Amino acid sequence: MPAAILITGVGKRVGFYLAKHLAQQGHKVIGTYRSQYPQLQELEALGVELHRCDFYHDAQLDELLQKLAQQSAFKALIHNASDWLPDGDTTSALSIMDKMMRIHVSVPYTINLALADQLKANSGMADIIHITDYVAEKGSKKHAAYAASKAALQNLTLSFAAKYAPEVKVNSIAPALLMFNPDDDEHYKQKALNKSLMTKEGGEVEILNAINYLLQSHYVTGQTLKIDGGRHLV
Ligand SMILES: NC(=O)C1=CN([C@@H]2O[C@H](COP(=O)(O)OP(=O)(O)OC[C@H]3O[C@@H](n4cnc5c(N)ncnc54)[C@H](OP(=O)(O)O)[C@@H]3O)[C@@H](O)[C@H]2O)C=CC1
Ligand SMILES: Nc1nc2c(c(=O)[nH]1)N=C([C@H](O)[C@@H](O)CO)CN2
Repeated sequence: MPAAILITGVGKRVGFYLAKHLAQQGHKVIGTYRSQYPQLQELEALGVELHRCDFYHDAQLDELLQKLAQQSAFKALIHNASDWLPDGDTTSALSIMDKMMRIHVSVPYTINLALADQLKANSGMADIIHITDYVAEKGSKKHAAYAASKAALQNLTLSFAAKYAPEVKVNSIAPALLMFNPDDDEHYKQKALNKSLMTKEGGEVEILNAINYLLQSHYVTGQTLKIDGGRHLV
């Protein structure tokens, strides 16, 4: 059984793109998804093993971990699944922070611990990759809970890099503007584009390129690859 790459959140956008292209590169890909999308059939046709799991539900995460235990080895875990929730009013504050910490911190933490032996069973070095966000270091006025959770995920990179070395490398990829959402209006888009030196969306390919760089490295660990279009200089 070949060592697999686990990618969370493969139903759409970046996660879908990563699962498709890594499968086309010949990797055995296992993907998790929450909502059903017709394009998931495209991943199945490429041999991607799909598991439905809403990470907000304990029972579904437990069931996923039982299924993943059948995989003898993992060459990489890519924690992409994410919920970009804006801060709400005081009535929803605890719920929003709980959800953000759950999806961006507790779930990656739990999966990293559960699959440790299978990462170390990989014939070569293995990788854990946390997809964080530029705002982990800057904060966000409108997505404070989201930003705090991504900062916590970035900190998990440091701990797991020390904990799992030398068999497993652990790194973050911190994007800024990768791709807009369908409901983003022109005013919002122009404002976002003006926040970076490159004044364009990076696109999913930038994350794939960063992942391929990390997968081929034998030395980089505990680092954050900043894919931010120069936003930190604006
Ligand atoms: N797009 C951008 O410009 C930027 C993205 N990033 C980061 O890059 C990564 C990919 O971004 P993008 O593709 O835009 O993200 P999206 O928000 O478009 O997709 C995130 C994926 O995670 C899944 N997900 C959300 N909540 C849960 C849950 N409770 N259980 C299981 N799955 C869940 C979603 O499923 P469902 O379809 O059911 O909602 C979706 O498939 C994310 O980590 C994001 O934070 C960082 C900076 C910029
Ligand atoms: N899970 C998600 N996280 C983020 C998204 C997204 O669509 N889903 N989008 C962004 C934006 O690109 C923001 O960086 C600028 O508009 C950030 N995180």
